[in-house]
Amino acid sequence: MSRFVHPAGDRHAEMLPHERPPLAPADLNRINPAIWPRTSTRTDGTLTVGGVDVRELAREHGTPLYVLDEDDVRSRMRDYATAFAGSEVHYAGKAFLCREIVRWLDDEGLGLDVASGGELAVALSVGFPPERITMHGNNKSVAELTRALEVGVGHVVVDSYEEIARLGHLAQELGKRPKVMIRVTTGVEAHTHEFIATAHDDQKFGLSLNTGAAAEAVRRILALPQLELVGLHSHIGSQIVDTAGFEVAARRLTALLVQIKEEHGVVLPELDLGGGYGIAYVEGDEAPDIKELADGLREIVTKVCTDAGLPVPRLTVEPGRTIVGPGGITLYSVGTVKDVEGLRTYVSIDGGMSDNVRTALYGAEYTAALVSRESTAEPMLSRLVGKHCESGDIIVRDFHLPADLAPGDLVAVAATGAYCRSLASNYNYLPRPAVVAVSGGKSRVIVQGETEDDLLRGQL
Ligand SMILES: Cc1ncc(COP(=O)(O)O)c(C=O)c1O
Ligand SMILES: N[C@@H](CCCC[NH3+])C(=O)O
Repeated sequence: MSRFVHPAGDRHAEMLPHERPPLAPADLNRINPAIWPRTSTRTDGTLTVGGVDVRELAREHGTPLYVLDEDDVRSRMRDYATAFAGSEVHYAGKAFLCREIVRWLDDEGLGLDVASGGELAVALSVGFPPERITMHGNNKSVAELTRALEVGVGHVVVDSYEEIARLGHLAQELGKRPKVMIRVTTGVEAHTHEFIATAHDDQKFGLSLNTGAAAEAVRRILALPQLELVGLHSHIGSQIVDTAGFEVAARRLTALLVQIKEEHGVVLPELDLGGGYGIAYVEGDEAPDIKELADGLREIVTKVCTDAGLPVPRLTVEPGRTIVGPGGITLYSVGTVKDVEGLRTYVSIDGGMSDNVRTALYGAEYTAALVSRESTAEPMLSRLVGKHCESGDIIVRDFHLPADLAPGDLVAVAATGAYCRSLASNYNYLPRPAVVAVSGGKSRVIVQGETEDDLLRGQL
């Protein structure tokens, strides 16, 4: 039987649900501020986010509904800007990107990472300054690179020898000299789910430090005068809570900077240390402290460079999940409640793996609660499932809801701001839900929900 794996290490993996500590009805009403959006409050069992009662949100916008606490997200952007003052913070748009998020980034003075031409188009469509954009991807097309060069993105992070040649060719053709970084595979073992670990050699991203591919990439880029090699990049994976891996990667990347100076006499002025910092999804999860992380990384890079007589490079970090994840919740309406005698109760909601595939994909864990009324009923062991034709269509695998849960009740899943809407699909022709931003007692749609017309568009 496969083991249920949580990206952050599943502390309940070996524990059967009935072996876990007993819960009281009051436990089900608790809103842990480390997991729910910063402005969440709970009165008489009803959840309010950004000053808006979730029942009102469901009435006005329907369910399923992604709700984003604007103050939470903006405050996290500011926390990063403060912690990494003097460095660059580039939000990783893959976590969740839409025009409104780009406006918030611009307001808060952050940069942006894009991983495709589509993400680039979203940013450019609202006039985000291209020089604050970094272009990523392990297989950027000629069209994507051409657009990036034409608009003048700040950096292109190259990921393969082919890409170096392709970019060199295009830069020459277009008469451009892009700033380039090399994505270095540092060999760090990231403690996270296999699918989102990216620093070991046997995966598709980057050029390996161990095999010498990174050093060869340096030689190839330096041989092309139309490319300006400005730095090195590392991203070791995602949802990582143990900060040791980031520090090892920073040390190895900085050592390569020193080696490049020794071999080529070239001092690269920039280091991009990627993102990947974890957030709390369930009780007991611990998220790294951003300020401590920033101080630790700066200290390592400064020490290695100073010891080697190198100027300290400008640092960039690329957080995604930690900026938008905790401020998002998904609201669902309960449709059916099915008790499977002696096992558990299956609570089916009106969305599922099409709006949150993370449980099916990574065995992710979530916190969820009844949020539309007070209940003093006993906790019942539940599994929150979607409406798709897959038995793996699970949102929350094992948790407790009050035993009087009934169709029409609203259930919210916490910490869904990252990698839920951005990974959403139309499986079974379900329309993707709207995203509403809430702040100061008001809600506004920032991404429209899809309609049946949207689903039929493009069908011949
Ligand atoms: C290159 C790069 N930078 C940044 C990120 C952002 O990661 P996270 O959302 O885990 O902070 C990712 C995704 O893991 C990535 O691939
Ligand atoms: N999609 C992953 C994160 C991938 C990060 C992309 N580099 C998740 O939901 O955890």
